[in-house]
Amino acid sequence: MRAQRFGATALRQASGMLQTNTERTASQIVRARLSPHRVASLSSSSIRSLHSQPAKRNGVASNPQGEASNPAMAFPCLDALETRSATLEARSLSTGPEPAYTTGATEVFRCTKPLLLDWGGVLPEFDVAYETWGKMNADKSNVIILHTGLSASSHAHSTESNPQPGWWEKFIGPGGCLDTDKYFVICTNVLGGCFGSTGPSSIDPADGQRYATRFPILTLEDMVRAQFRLLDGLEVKKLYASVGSSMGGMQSLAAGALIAMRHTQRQVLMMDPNWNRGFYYGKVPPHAGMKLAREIATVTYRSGPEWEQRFGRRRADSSKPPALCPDFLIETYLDHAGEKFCLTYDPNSLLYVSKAMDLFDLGRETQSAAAVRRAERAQQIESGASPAQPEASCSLTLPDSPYLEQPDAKIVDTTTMPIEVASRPPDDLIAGLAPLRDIPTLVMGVASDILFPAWQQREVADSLRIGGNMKVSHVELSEEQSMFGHDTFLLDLKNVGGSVRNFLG
Ligand SMILES: CC(=O)SCCNC(=O)CCNC(=O)[C@H](O)C(C)(C)COP(=O)(O)OP(=O)(O)OC[C@H]1O[C@@H](n2cnc3c(N)ncnc32)[C@H](O)[C@@H]1OP(=O)(O)O
Repeated sequence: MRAQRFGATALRQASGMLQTNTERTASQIVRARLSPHRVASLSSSSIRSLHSQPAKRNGVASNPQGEASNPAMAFPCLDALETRSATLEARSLSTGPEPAYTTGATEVFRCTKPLLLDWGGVLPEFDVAYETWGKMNADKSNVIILHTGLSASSHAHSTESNPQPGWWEKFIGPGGCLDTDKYFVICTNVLGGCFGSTGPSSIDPADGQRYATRFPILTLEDMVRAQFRLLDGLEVKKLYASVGSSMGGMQSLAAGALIAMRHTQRQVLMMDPNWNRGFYYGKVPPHAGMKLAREIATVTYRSGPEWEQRFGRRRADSSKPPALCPDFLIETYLDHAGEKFCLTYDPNSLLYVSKAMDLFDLGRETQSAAAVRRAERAQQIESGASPAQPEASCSLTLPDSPYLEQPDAKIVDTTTMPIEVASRPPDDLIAGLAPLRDIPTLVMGVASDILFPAWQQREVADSLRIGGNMKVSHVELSEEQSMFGHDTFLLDLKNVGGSVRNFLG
């Protein structure tokens, strides 16, 4: 299964710049609480009713007072969730809606020209929140667009109006890896996000209500198209470079198993009753589902070797008896990661953006099919005919008999082929990446990354080269160089930042 195609990448055009024509995809709850005593007496009374003569069972004398054999456990982790639900409910009843998902002041570009999305949806108008660093030169030839990971805002670096450190604080600045003495760096909050750009928590101008899950399915190309509208608005015709890691790289192949990891995060979130099919605005948001989703995600962001070294099998407090709530240091770490995140990002944005990542495929077939759908929809709208709406709900219903494995018919048995033929990337990917033939490209992979594995970055570099790109730089960081897994792009200033700086020149 192919979904993402790039991990950490930076694209630069040698003599010219990347075209930014908008029509061109750049390549790219308060519940009554049961006290422990109440739980104990409930279970012991049920035992009594089953054994009306409770003198001795299995050689163990039963307690005439009806006490359980062992005390009930305490669940501070569940108490904390219930307390948060109660606080949120009280707040939503008094002061209004869910947490404000904002990371501070940004510029906002408003586009009033409708945006047709790859899967048939339409946004009649939309906002793109963005921040910039450095100065645009007179001929607007020094512009670098920086793409974010899934849950990041446009705040990659501190600004005068928002002095909080950004997510790439150390990588951007005068003389830095993205050198603001030379370049004008723009970072946007993605379409579908919740930090100022239009997303599920935004108001649908058609009826004045929040989109919630009436927000259309998105693709990464839709996000890029929205960014290009911003560039049009700034009259930037060409980019000096496009830089991004992780989802921002939009350039990684996802193995089926990793799509499954994002699926699990979405399902955990959607199973939280507070999610309410997406219509939770003004009510208690699905914070428990968000917390669990982030814990699953965190497992994919780092690496086993790093956690072995940092936490091993050590418990948070070995003087206390083991508990079912977070107990091992790795458990308290994951719990903390979920806790920190659960109210800072809009749950619906997580669903849409995560799905867009799974849908991402730079293979030619997928790109062509999207182009055909978009052209048909544009034609419908232009002709004034009432456009056929994309299916309002998921058309995929559970079949009478279970889905069966459907091996990819295009996958051929490579066991008898010479290695160089067997390891050749799929032709569809080579063709899909061919438009980057003349664009110098840096592809970076990290051996400890289980989310966007290093072999996929090798495949991208190989595809580019086979497609005729003579200026492909491929850097792979070994486990000795980085144990930070996927988050290497956030943490490794020397290797990641250094490679980007060298590449940009
Ligand atoms: C898929 C995509 O497209 S992009 C995905 C990109 N990745 C992310 O979004 C990951 C987000 N992670 C972050 O933002 C991290 O904070 C990073 C990567 C910036 C920094 O990582 P690090 O410096 O290694 O911090 P680390 O992950 O250890 O977390 C430190 C926090 O954990 C806490 N902590 C550390 N160990 C434990 C433990 N055993 N138990 C409980 N808490 C712990 C620390 O006290 C600290 O708390 P604080 O953040 O409230 O101050």
